[in-house]
Amino acid sequence: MTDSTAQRDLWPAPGAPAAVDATVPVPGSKSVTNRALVLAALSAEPGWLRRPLRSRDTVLMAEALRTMGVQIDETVNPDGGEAWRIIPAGLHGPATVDVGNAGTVMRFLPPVAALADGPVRFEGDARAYERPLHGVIDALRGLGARIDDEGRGSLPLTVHGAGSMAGGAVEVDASASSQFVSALLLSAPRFNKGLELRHSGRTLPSQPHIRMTVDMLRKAGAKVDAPQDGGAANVWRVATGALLGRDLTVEPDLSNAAPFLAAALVTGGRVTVPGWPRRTTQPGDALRDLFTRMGGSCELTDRGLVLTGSGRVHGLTADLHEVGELAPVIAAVAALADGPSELTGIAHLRLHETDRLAALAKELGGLGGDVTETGDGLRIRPRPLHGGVFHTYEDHRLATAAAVIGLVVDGVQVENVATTAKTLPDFPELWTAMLAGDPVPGAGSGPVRAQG
Ligand SMILES: O=C(O)C1=C[C@@H](OP(=O)(O)O)[C@@H](O)[C@H](O)C1
Ligand SMILES: C=C(OP(=O)(O)O)C(=O)O
Repeated sequence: MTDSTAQRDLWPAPGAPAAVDATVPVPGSKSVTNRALVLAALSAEPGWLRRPLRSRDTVLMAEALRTMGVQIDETVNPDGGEAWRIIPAGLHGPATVDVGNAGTVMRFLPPVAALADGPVRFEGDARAYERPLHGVIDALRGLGARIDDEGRGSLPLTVHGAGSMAGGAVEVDASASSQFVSALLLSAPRFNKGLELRHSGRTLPSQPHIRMTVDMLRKAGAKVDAPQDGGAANVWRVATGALLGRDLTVEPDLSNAAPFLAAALVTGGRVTVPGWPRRTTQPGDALRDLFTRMGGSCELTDRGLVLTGSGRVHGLTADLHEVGELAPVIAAVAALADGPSELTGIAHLRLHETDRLAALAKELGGLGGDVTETGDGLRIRPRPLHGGVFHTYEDHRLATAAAVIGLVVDGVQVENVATTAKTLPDFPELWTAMLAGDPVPGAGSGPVRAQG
């Protein structure tokens, strides 16, 4: 958590005038969009990406691939929504990539850059220089890449692409981030000897995201052996081979559905999220179980997922190791519950956009909450909350968590709500429309441009 006391851009979080009753089309998944862009860029033929998420993280990914020579044309689906045509080409350096503070960009692209025919420089936000990258750097070196990081083990750095990568067997400790594993797997079909990757750390967070990587690789034609199919624990094997161009429609971002579903829960209302997939690797699907345990009821219908609040919100004892992304909104709901909560398995959240455990304890505490950090999570004892400024530390999920509190606590002011643009552009508009009960259009449109 960096100091963020500036009182800039205070957004008065709107209170819910009544129980929320709305249908909220949630924009596309960040994790699916950015994997699909990487796989399409590495493919042997052009592909389509329909209803991609257009947000800071995905625009940065698209821009980065363009700077390395990939063509990404933006068109519109006949039925509305965007369709991006990705036309792969030889990957070129010199190039400079701005990763912003996107974990997916800073981790998924160094292996891609190792395949380019010249140096690729990686820069980003100040926080990006603090987030762990050593697993990717060390593993790439072990696989034959030359990387100049001036001994930091983090950004900024230059990958001196040699036009190809040897590949082979390598070990990585991915206990700090599952994205180390995903990053190496995504580019592995293009390595001359493929990849045998062994995770050597004690824990491995966010495993649904690794399953998403494996699933998407296979759908692009890659041959992958993975622990999820009963293979050896912590070992993934990817064969070398050409990737196919796909025509992929992106699912709604189920993690970003969390604040909207939480609105139904804490106001005793009802929210429908259209297009909720019946089968998915997204960790956000766990919300159905978690929010049911917290007092809601969920129904997966042809119209989407319907969450109905009961008017009561219960505390939750849960290990969120697999679904850490959901923790900020769950912590906010827990602060409004009728009993205590204990959230465990999320020590790695200290390395996310900000130190999320410290930030949640401090900011919920600042509104009168009783939230303490434990070794690997948060202990939350609900008590009456009051208004105040909720600092967000340039963390989109802190901002959406604060909005949930603001529904039922007067006078909550969210600092820099614009930070939600990292993965959820137009969040304030979607939120206001939900409160008005208006169905609102999905993701915005316009040209792909990196935002500041
Ligand atoms: O691969 C991905 O798309 C992600 C993996 C997770 O990262 P960590 O394993 O670092 O938690 C998650 O928190 C992040 O938002 C997205
Ligand atoms: C941890 C997150 O993002 P990133 O992809 O930057 O790691 C997140 O979105 O919660």
